[in-house]
Amino acid sequence: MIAGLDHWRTLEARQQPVWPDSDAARAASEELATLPPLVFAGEVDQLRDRLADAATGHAFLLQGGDCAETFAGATADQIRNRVKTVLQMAVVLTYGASVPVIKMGRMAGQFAKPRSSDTETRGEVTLPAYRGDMVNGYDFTLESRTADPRRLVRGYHTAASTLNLIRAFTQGGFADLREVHSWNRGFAANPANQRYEGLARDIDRAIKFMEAAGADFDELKRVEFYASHEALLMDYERAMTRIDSRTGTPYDTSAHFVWIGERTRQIDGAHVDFLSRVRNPIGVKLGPATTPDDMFRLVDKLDPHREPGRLTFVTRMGAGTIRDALPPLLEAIKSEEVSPVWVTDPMHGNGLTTPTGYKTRRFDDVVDEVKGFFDAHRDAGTVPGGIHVELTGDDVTECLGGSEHIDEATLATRYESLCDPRLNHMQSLELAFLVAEELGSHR
Ligand SMILES: O=C[C@H](O)[C@H](O)COP(=O)(O)O
Ligand SMILES: C=C(OP(=O)(O)O)C(=O)O
Ligand SMILES: [Mn+2]
Repeated sequence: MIAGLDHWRTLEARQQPVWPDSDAARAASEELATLPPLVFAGEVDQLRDRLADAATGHAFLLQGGDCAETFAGATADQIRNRVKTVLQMAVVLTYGASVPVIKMGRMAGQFAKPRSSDTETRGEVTLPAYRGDMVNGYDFTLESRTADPRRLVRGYHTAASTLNLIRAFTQGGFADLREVHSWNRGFAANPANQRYEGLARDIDRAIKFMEAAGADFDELKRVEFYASHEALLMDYERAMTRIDSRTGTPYDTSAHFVWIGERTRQIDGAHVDFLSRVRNPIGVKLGPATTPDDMFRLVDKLDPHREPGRLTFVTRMGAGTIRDALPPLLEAIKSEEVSPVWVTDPMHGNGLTTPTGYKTRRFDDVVDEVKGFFDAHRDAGTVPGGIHVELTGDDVTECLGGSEHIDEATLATRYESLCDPRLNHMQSLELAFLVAEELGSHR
């Protein structure tokens, strides 16, 4: 046992499944602890350096993927479409920001969900809530909704095969800049996206200029792509934590970057304690009720040495709230010797449920929160360091609006998410073009 790494066991860990068979849960954790790490500590260090650049405005983070990945959704097509969407967005953002874009998936481990309620009721029947494929099944039967720790091991293997394909796509030629740009040209050529044609043309010209100037496009066929998820299930994250042979320090090798959710960021809770002890760059979600005092306590606990790139704050305030809730945090932090990466999650403060029962979000609210985020940073003189979105590369109908004008009646046609509504491929690209415009005007 490694000193301190198990201290969380004495603290309250919220949002954990109740495993009916504790022996089976222990066996699953023990098995996980024998399996190879999913990421290498050297890659994690590299990401920390990249995030240090995002904190000072010399890079910009794009973090995106499903709310809840599923085992069934870990297919070649779906993984490719998500990677493709992130790559396409990244090219547009790179142009807008004129700095490198750090590409990160909510992928290869985003299998566990915190829930508002422990149970779900349909008609006369009440069952445990769905908590993600690494905990239980979505089917509404007692058998499926009962937490099964063997799912932890299946989650590991699904993460491994997802990451394997991500590495193949991003290292094997699929990420070629000219190819990715040609996909974006297709997007902008759609009459619905006429508004973005000008920016697409500017990028086109920039690439032609690079070509003429002799840029080595072979060098631009490979991109760094990082994996991230919410570190929610203590049984998984603890078992995946290993001592790095180079430095003798612990790394959570389940992903390059892990974050603590809004519901589990209690300063004296298990998640904050455990993640304070691993070397990975760590995110914390901050909702609209966060006070400067909450924020400073998190900084002191998670980043006591004020290490560049160590800490990312992901604000998820809501479009109607961000302009009031974010400025006091930014003003307070300015006076301190600490510069976290500030990232906007414009999704989780903007949920609504339609009369027909669909969880959805309005594209316009998402855009408005992003604008409020940039405005707040501009006013405070702090650095907007990135964007965190729930998205898919597929043509789903889960969020309202966008250039395809998805309305409430359309939601039912392809609503596939098992948890929160995601931007579809077109909405994601549209958001990237809008954020690129903001970045262009911010810098
Ligand atoms: O992804 C986020 C949370 O799990 C989700 O918003 C909670 O949703 P619920 O209120 O349906 O439990
Ligand atoms: C649960 C999530 O977010 P939050 O913790 O901000 O509610 C999420 O990112 O899916
Ligand atoms: Mn979510």
